[in-house]
Amino acid sequence: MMYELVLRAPEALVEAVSDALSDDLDALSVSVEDADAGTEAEQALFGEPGMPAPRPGWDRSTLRALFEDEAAAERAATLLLAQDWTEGLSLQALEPVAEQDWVRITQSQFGPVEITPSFWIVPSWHEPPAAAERVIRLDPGLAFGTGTHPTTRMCLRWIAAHARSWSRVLDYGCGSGILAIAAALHGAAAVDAVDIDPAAVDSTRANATANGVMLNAGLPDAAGGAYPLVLANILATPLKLLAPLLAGFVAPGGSLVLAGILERQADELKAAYAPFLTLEVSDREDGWILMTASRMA
Ligand SMILES: C[S@@+](CC[C@H](N)C(=O)[O-])C[C@H]1O[C@@H](n2cnc3c(N)ncnc32)[C@H](O)[C@@H]1O
Repeated sequence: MMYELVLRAPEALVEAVSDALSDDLDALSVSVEDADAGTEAEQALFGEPGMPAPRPGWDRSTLRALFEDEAAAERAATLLLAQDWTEGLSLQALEPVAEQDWVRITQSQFGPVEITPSFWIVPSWHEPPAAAERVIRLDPGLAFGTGTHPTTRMCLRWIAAHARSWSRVLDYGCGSGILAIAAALHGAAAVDAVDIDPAAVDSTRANATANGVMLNAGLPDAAGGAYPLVLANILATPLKLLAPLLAGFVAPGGSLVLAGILERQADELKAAYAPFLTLEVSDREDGWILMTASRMA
């Protein structure tokens, strides 16, 4: 049975204790909460979308670390509290967590995500909503892209709004393969999905199979030729570096759809793509923007 170790730590210790728990003491997961949450002393930590919060922790934080069994949790507590650098750290609880509950708690955080009233991303432990005509079955996993991030949602909305029988689609930086699968479900005849991370390529293949769609997933050199639709949800810096490559993949009459860009980065992106294509902001959500361009036929 899994055990949860609950510790109270002053701000200065939060990062070092979390690192020690996950790197040296075999914690399966570590979460940090404001120990004063729900009281007048509660503090909010704000960060730019997708960026770490400006401060690593609250004045007093509660750290919750999950362990495989009681012995591992006890060992971690004993070792941590015996260190001379952990003065101020205190043990709040060491208690069993029923595995069933842990799975249920994790699953309950991921419900179906509505992209349009008829297009939904649905975890395997949920039934699709009755109105869903197109559904991607996807569980939170190692690779990014479960439909819960604004950048992914904006790309999915664009695909749904522009659905057509694309002869070829390229998903560059495919992560879980969610955009590639969406393109296949919205009419693409052939889809190439590439990523620099081999784990993402594996995840894309598994998710495509689970959704009954055929994709050609691989490392970036699997992409080639011209595509009527090129999708890339990465981040502003790699998107700027990739400008000649990505623009070069867009077929005459084709579209380029870029995400992973913050509102204030719009001009940098426009400038980087200006020699090839004219980018415009075509959607925005939570500080993120979607930028698109078309190539003349
Ligand atoms: C933000 S995730 C997007 C995943 C998914 N396409 C989505 O929309 O949710 C970005 C992905 O791009 C990949 N990536 C980052 N830099 C890359 C590069 N230079 N070439 C190819 N893939 C890259 C990462 O490994 C990651 O899987």
